[in-house]
Amino acid sequence: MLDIKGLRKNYKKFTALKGIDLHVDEGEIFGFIGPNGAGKTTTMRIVCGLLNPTSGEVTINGINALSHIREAKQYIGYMPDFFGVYDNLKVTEYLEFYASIYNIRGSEKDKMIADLLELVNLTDKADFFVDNLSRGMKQKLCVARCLVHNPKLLVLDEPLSGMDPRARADMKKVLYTLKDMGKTIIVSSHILSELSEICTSIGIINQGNMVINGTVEDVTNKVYHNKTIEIEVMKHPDAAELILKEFNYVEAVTVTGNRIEASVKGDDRDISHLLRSLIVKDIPVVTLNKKTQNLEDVFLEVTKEA
Ligand SMILES: Nc1ncnc2c1ncn2[C@@H]1O[C@H](COP(=O)(O)OP(=O)(O)OP(=O)(O)O)[C@@H](O)[C@H]1O
Repeated sequence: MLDIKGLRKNYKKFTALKGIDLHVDEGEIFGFIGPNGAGKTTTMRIVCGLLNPTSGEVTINGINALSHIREAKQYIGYMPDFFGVYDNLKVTEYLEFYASIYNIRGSEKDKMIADLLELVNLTDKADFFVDNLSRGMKQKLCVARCLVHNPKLLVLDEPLSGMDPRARADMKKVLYTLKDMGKTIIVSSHILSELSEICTSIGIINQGNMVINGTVEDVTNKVYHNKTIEIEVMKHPDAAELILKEFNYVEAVTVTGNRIEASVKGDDRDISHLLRSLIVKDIPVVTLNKKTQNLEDVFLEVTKEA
């Protein structure tokens, strides 16, 4: 659905993007993550045809989005990272305004607005003034507005920012529904944990470089080549340590009371082999856990200053 190759952007002498490559398949929720100033908004604005790159290629649904901006734009719904001021405009009027831009009128427009408000759970706010909505509601309304022309690709800049946990959960539900409807979604954040559970893949950008991308599992594995396992035994932790150290893919073992932590450079089959070896040698194993690497740690690792 989206292909970006060698994307560069200079703002005068400052290089904000240093050659970004990115591929997002149809139906994905791609989490675009990076610290403040990393280049997320710049990339998103270029993808949406709102900013010209210095060089590089952007292809959307097979269309060269830089030379055919108007054509590409029909496939894109863009939510910026700010919400304007809408004096004396009601929720329905706000969506009617965007519908009129796309020449959607009459009963088709009325049905579309009713459907969109239902989708983002704002039906009961249809007659509210936009400026009186909460921040979370405004952000959901903004997502509804992006959907007016039924785009295939949604580019959402920080849609979860500043929301309380309830509003965030609501927004995540909306994103899941959109995925189920077959939309491809690119969603940015500087808070990895906000996105990790809803994204099918993620990319981490830092100082204008795409540092790493892939599925959450791929990214974790790329950063942490070793897996950490935690084993609890009823007794004989020292014997267990000696057994584990016999394996050349066990790189470090630490024992604290009856708990053993081992760093393993192997796959799940190797871990299962370790467990079997302990049991065969009569070590009373109570539990064995593969420690899940915290994605926040991955983020800090790949964005730390060189
Ligand atoms: N119009 C501009 N002129 C000069 N520099 C700019 C301009 N827009 C952005 N920049 C710089 O480009 C870099 C990337 O900015 P960008 O807004 O793309 O980052 P971001 O990852 O979206 O950050 P944030 O999470 O804070 O929104 C920053 O250093 C920013 O100061």
